[in-house]
Amino acid sequence: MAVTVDPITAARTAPGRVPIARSVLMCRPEHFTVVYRINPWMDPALPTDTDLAVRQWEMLYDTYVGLGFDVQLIDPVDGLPDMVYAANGGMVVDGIAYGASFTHPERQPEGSAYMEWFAQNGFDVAEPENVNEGEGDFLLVGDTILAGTGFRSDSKSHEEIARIYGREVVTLTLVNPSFYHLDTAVAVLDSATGQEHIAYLPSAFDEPSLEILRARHPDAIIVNEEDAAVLGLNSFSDGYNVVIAARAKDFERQLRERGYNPIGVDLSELLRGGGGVKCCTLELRR
Ligand SMILES: CN(C)C(=N)NCCC[C@H](N)C(=O)O
Repeated sequence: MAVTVDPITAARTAPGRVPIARSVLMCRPEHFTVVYRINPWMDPALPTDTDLAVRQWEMLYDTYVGLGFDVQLIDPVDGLPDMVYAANGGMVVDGIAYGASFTHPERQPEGSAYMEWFAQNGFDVAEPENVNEGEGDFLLVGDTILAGTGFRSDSKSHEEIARIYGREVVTLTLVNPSFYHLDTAVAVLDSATGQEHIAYLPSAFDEPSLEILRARHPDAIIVNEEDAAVLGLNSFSDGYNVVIAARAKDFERQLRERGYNPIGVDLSELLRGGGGVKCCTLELRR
């Protein structure tokens, strides 16, 4: 069932919060299953329900279409069950797609599959020299890229994206293996320059990184452990509508208080691979 929200009407109801329709890349989880364990959420001993994963993913797809997003699709590849987590396939800013180079051998073939798609769809592809997992660890906030390290992306990739995009890159170190990508611990709510607004989970970071977050984002929403534990921060915002895990109730309340329109979706089956809303969503910035 599609969720239909008229973005123009919605914006009128929330002064200051302006939705900007996004262009995103997604990958239908036709081959989703959990057959290896590369993060604490995954347990190959438990059976997965691929049809349920597809149905839940379709709710997310329909939600984006209802919000007026341009949703592009990459063909899923048999044998690459994590390909549904499109956010890890690269980072795309200014029409330049910086390819992913995955940490774990199980996911490495995804890098070239995504780079081929970028090249075939009119993006300039920057082949990566360093290990990185795309938007899983890189988040554009205003003109700055927040970049995660500690579990997956090598900090050398942070220098690489600074050169490629000519933007400030701020390194943040993750310390909790359950929050192994930056997009499990930080949500970008408003990425417009001058309006930057984020939410984050303090315990996911080392102390120097926390100081950076506090100094740069004093007005951030602080998300509690309970909501983070359902990957509530792994959300996608157009500046007004914020698509989040339906179970992240306190985050939902805080978003409403701050003038956003939270939209809950249930991706419980995909959570068993260690991913949520944002993981399934790669933003294409032309
Ligand atoms: C929010 N997260 C974590 C992501 N951006 N991606 C999910 C990747 C899941 C995959 N099984 C893995 O462990 O790589």
